[in-house]
Amino acid sequence: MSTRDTVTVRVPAKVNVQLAVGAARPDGFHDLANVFLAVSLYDEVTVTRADALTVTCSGPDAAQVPLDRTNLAARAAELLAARHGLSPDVHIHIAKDIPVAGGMAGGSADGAGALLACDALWGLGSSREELLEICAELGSDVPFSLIGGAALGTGRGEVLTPVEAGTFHWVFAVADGGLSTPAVFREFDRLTAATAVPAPQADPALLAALRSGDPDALAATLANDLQPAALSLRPQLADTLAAGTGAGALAALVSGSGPTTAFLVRDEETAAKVAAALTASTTCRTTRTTTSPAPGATVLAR
Ligand SMILES: C[C@](O)(CO)[C@H](O)COP(=O)(O)OP(=O)(O)OC[C@H]1O[C@@H](n2ccc(N)nc2=O)[C@H](O)[C@@H]1O
Ligand SMILES: Nc1ncnc2c1ncn2[C@@H]1O[C@H](COP(=O)(O)OP(=O)(O)OP(=O)(O)O)[C@@H](O)[C@H]1O
Repeated sequence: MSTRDTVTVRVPAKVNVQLAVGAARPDGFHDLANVFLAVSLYDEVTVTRADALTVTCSGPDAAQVPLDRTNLAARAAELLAARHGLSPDVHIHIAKDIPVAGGMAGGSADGAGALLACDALWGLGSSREELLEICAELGSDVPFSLIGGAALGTGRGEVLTPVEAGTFHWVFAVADGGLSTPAVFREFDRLTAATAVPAPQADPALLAALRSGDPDALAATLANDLQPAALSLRPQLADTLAAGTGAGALAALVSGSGPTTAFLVRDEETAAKVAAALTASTTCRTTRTTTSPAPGATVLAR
């Protein structure tokens, strides 16, 4: 067993540079061709030995984070402990920087982070495959939060194939209030009810653009099938998208299920300009500038 009493793991947010969505499956999920990119915006999850499983959270969005057993970090600790016949008695603290219910996989990041942190705290040495299996049980986005970088997700997004990616610069506009992921998928179903939804396919031109690190090529291929659904539920997001492209972003899209919007920019200077214009437009709550790809869940040496 490990002799450490506390372990901190840093976990990145994500943006989906391609999100191709198929028809609803009998189990209610949708098959995806989901090209994930981890960005340099992180939560930190600290686990400490304790007498009971408890969760606390700090950061500007902390009040919106559940502190009971529905928190994905608590569920991760419980699943890992149950597999090994251990009690999940840890205090989990989440230092939250990823917007809550923003389409950037914040809860998923905390699930993956708590899993890796508990594995280290309890000295289990689980293989990556074992951890990925638990991640998939926790949610469709959780496996990617563990591996980070860039990857194609198929199935409901949990079957991952890492892909190569050069460096890109992004600005994110964080909206007031969140959007529920199931509600956005339901709206997708409503909007596509009269059409034959094709099987989702990864776009080879987008994968080549990612590899090349050419922002113009990536800008021309960004695509999110959930964007019409997110815009239908939150029409004001169109104003945010227009404010960012008007200020010099190469392309703009809704991040995953939204309502965070993502702006691909050429370089750091343009990022600062676009972020300032978005703030001045008053069409968002706050902005964040990031780069990609970012590493996956990482134990911090402390
Ligand atoms: C929109 C994305 O963030 C893109 O990466 C993900 O597809 C959502 O992943 P997530 O938040 O981890 O979602 P889960 O916790 O697995 O599922 C929440 C709900 O979203 C819907 N859902 C999710 C993933 C998927 N492939 N099809 C779906 O229809 C289902 O209604 C599901 O009940
Ligand atoms: N650790 C957590 N942090 C934030 N929300 C959590 C957490 N655990 C559970 N939740 C619940 O999950 C809901 C969605 O939050 P989250 O921040 O993961 O959304 P999201 O970023 O849109 O997710 P995704 O991009 O994976 O669809 C929250 O409203 C909250 O009720």
